[in-house]
Amino acid sequence: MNYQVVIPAAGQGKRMNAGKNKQFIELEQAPIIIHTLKVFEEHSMCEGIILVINDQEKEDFLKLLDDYQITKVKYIVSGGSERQFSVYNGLQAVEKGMLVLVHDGARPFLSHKKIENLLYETQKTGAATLAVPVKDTIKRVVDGKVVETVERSTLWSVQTPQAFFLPLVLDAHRQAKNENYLGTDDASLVERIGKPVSVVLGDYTNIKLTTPEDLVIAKAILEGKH
Ligand SMILES: Nc1ccn([C@@H]2O[C@H](COP(=O)(O)OP(=O)(O)OP(=O)(O)O)[C@@H](O)[C@H]2O)c(=O)n1
Ligand SMILES: C[C@](O)(CO)[C@H](O)COP(=O)(O)O
Repeated sequence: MNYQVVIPAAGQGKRMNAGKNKQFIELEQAPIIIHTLKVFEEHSMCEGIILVINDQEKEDFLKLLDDYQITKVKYIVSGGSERQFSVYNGLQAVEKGMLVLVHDGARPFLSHKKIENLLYETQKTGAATLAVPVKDTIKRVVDGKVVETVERSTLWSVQTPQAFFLPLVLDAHRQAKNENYLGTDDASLVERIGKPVSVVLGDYTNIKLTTPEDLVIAKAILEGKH
C-alpha cells in the first residue's frame, strides 16, 4: 500500500544545544534531515514527502534537497510553534485518499522493513505506531521523592513513524485544536477521540536525536551499518 509522509523538521533543537536547528547537524557527511529524507526517497511505496520547516530556513532546506538529489518532496509547508501544529499544517497538504505517515525529521535510522510492518497493521486498524518495550524501571517522582514505581510490563516507548488513514488523523487533530489539547505525539490525539491505535514493534536504534549524547550513539549506529 502506497503512502505519503509528513516530516516535521520545524523545531529549534533547544535540547541539542547546537546553536542551530539540529536537522542541519552533519553525521557522516550528510545533515540529519538528509539521512531521514533518504529513507523515504529510497522506499518505493512512498509517493510523496511533505516537509514542514521554519520559513526562515527555507533556502537552506531547498539547497540541501538540490545538493542531495531528494526528488520526492511535493510540498514544503510552514511549521508552527509546537510539533503538533507543525504536523497539523503538514497534514493539510496530504493528497485525499492517501494513507499518511508522520515521522520526525530527527529520527534518521528508520528501516524500510519497519515501515512495511507498520503499513500492514494500519490497514487493519486505521492507526498504528512503532514502539519498543521500556528497558529501565520507571518511577514517578514528585519533589525529588518517589511516589510510585510503575508496573513495567505494559510500558512501551513510542517512536515514529505513526501511520493513519487520513480522515481519522485530520479529525483527531481538528478536535485537539478546537479543545486546546496539546499532545506529544499524533497517536495520542487519535486515542483521545476513542479510536484504537495498534502498536508495532520498532527498533531500539530508531532513536530521536534530542540531546548531545544522542549524537555519540548515532555515530555508533552508523558505524554498525558498514
Ligand atoms: N514546533 C515544532 C517542534 C518540533 N518539530 C519537529 O518535531 C520533531 C521532534 O521534535 P523534537 O525532537 O522535540 O525537536 P525540537 O523541537 O527541534 O527539539 P527541542 O524540543 O529540544 O527544541 C523534530 O524533527 C522537530 O524538528 C516541528 O516540526 N515543529
Ligand atoms: C513523537 C515522538 O517522537 C514520540 O516519541 C516524541 O514524542 C516527539 O518528541 P518531543 O520531544 O515530545 O517533541
